[in-house]
Amino acid sequence: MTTVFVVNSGSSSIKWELLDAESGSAYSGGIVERIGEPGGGAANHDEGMQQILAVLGDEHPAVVGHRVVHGGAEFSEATVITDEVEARFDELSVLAPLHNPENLKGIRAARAAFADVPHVAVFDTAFHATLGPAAYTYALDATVAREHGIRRYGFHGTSYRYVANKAAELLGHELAGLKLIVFHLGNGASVCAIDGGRSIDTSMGMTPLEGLVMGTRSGDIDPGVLFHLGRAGMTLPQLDQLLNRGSGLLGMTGTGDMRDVQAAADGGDTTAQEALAVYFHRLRHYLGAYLVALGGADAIIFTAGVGENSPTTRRETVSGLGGFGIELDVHANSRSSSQARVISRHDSAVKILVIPTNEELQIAREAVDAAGL
Ligand SMILES: Nc1ncnc2c1ncn2[C@@H]1O[C@H](COP(=O)(O)OP(=O)(O)O)[C@@H](O)[C@H]1O
Ligand SMILES: CC(=O)OP(=O)(O)O
Ligand SMILES: [Mg+2]
Repeated sequence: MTTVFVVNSGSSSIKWELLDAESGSAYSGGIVERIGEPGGGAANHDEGMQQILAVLGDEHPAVVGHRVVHGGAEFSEATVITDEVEARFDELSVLAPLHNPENLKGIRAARAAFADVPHVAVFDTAFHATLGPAAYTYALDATVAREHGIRRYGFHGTSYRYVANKAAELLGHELAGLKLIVFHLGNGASVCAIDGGRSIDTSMGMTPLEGLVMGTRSGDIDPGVLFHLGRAGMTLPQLDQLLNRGSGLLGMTGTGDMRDVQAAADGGDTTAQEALAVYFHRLRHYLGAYLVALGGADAIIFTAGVGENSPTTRRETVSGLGGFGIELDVHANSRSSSQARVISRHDSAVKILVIPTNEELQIAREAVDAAGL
């Protein structure tokens, strides 16, 4: 038994779990929310971490695993955190301003609290280290791109690694022989084409802003829009705020929560209906692209908050694709469950799966391995 303390320190919350890396069973866990807000769970990340430590009491983990969103080109696998490594994260914050600075606060507080055990960083970007140059290169001036480290990285890799292995189990095949398209649809959302366990393309890019429509992020837009708004007087911080926090479902409808948008659409709200149409259109765009990138798929997989719980989203993504061997079982799709399951018809050439992700367990396993325990 190896007890691991997993910390996912985000912009306004710290999610944590204490679990056994071998069995996967969680002993305890929780979330300190709305950090820094009036009436929130804590004044700052340090205070939040102190609260969590108080809940942990006498528990003493063998290793601490930290989610770090951006590992840049340098970190392609889980890494034991030293002072030097921590200093490098500071520099990477520029690449993921929404995520990395908060990850780092969690690391600092936890390293101070558990000074005598190894701390391991597990990166969202690491799974995509297998992307080839054609997939990761932006067609920019090569000198500018090199000088500023501009390329695509991809995110949600910890979730993709976990889900891909689960899919292989569920399908009863070796991962090495499978072509998978995985939709990770949470607040942040992306999709990944996985060939034999290797990421060959993914919708997020240099930052977690590219690709799908998200809760508050626009995903793909014509970069010319930014020049247009800049000429109209918007500043860089305003544009950043607009695309990262004020767009997506929130920007189009006033709420970034898929449950609320669906409820409004079901109630006849045309703004919500149109926003969902945009969201689904983008999902289908990437489904088509990745079917071709892989040369066909063995399975299409849905995971994270929306992917696991929204039958409408799954149906809208794959409907009308019988000609591609993609046949949803509408009854299986509608049934709610927290289990990994098949939701395609028996005669569907391409299997459709729902697999609840477990980033905490994946982080715990990788932390144990990297620490050599
Ligand atoms: N039953 C449901 N139907 C539709 N959407 C849901 C349902 N349950 C959760 N969601 C959506 O899942 C999203 C949050 O996903 P989650 O993976 O928890 O996000 P994150 O970890 O990125 O914060 C929210 O948009 C939420 O509305
Ligand atoms: C990378 C990313 O978008 O993460 P999250 O979904 O947690 O915002
Ligand atoms: Mg998530």
